[in-house]
Amino acid sequence: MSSSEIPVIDFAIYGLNNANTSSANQDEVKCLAASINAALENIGFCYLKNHGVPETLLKEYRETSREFFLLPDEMKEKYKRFRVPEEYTGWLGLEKEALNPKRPGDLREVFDYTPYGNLDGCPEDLCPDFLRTCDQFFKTVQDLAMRVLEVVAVGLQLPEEVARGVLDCHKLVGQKGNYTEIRTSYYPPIGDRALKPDQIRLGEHSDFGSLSLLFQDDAGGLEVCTRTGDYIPATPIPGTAVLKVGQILQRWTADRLVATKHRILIPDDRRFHERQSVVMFLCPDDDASIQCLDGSNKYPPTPFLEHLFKMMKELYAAK
Ligand SMILES: O=C(O)CCC(=O)C(=O)O
Ligand SMILES: [Fe+2]
Repeated sequence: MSSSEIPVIDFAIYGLNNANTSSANQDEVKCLAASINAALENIGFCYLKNHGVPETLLKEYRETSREFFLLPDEMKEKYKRFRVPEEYTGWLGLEKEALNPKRPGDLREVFDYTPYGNLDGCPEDLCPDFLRTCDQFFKTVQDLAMRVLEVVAVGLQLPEEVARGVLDCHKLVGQKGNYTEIRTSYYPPIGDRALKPDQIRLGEHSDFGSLSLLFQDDAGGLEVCTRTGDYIPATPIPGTAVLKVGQILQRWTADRLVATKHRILIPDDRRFHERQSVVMFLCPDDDASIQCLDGSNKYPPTPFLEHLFKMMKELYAAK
């Protein structure tokens, strides 16, 4: 399998440039849903083009984030996130997470944001536009993520009330009681840095929530695990978002959709290049009970927050 097998799907009929999705042709929506879900069943990833998130907003979010990341660590310490689920907004420095706990810490810095987070955790004094940009990006991508979830629900061909139930589990996105966040990541140039054994930019993992929408820059390096266990590149394609299945959607669908592992290695040829990405992790409400939609009970019903706490405990155990 090669990266050309991660399909590029045209989302225009349900994208943000269509103000009224209820007027979309239902046959076209079903066709779109079938192609998205085929990709999500096969490899758990696809690219969406014509998603409608303005390029200017993406650029602004990357640039204001970069300004922050390039400040000295002593200044960023003030905005540190404490790595517990109750602390929603803030910065984590290099090697503070190991998404594959068997490896040393990941070589990236991140800044997490939710609209209701502890706002003192936002570096307004250092980068005045940061908060406004985060907020705008959150709201814009929240709209897109909910549209994507609607289409995925169509593709699952669920009875109407079951599909409605899945969407209704996301009523509190952007408010307390829902963990959905945006995360901006900065992978500094590796240069001549002495690496620890097995250290990479981002360890193998799958995302914890319902689904993720990722916007890469053009640096490359993201790799996705196929069903045969080989990693293939998810090469950046300008103007697209990468849609990924999260662990919750995998549990809900009793493994029909796969939360695929992904990672970022140390680049061989571009050691002096930095890399940036921005992502929304769409999550169900904290108290939503996640039970298999097919009634199979393949995974026992679990409140989302319980699942998240378990994953976070593992993530930070070694740090
Ligand atoms: O930086 C990337 O492209 C991937 C980020 C990612 O997978 C994550 O933060 O979970
Ligand atoms: Fe990820």
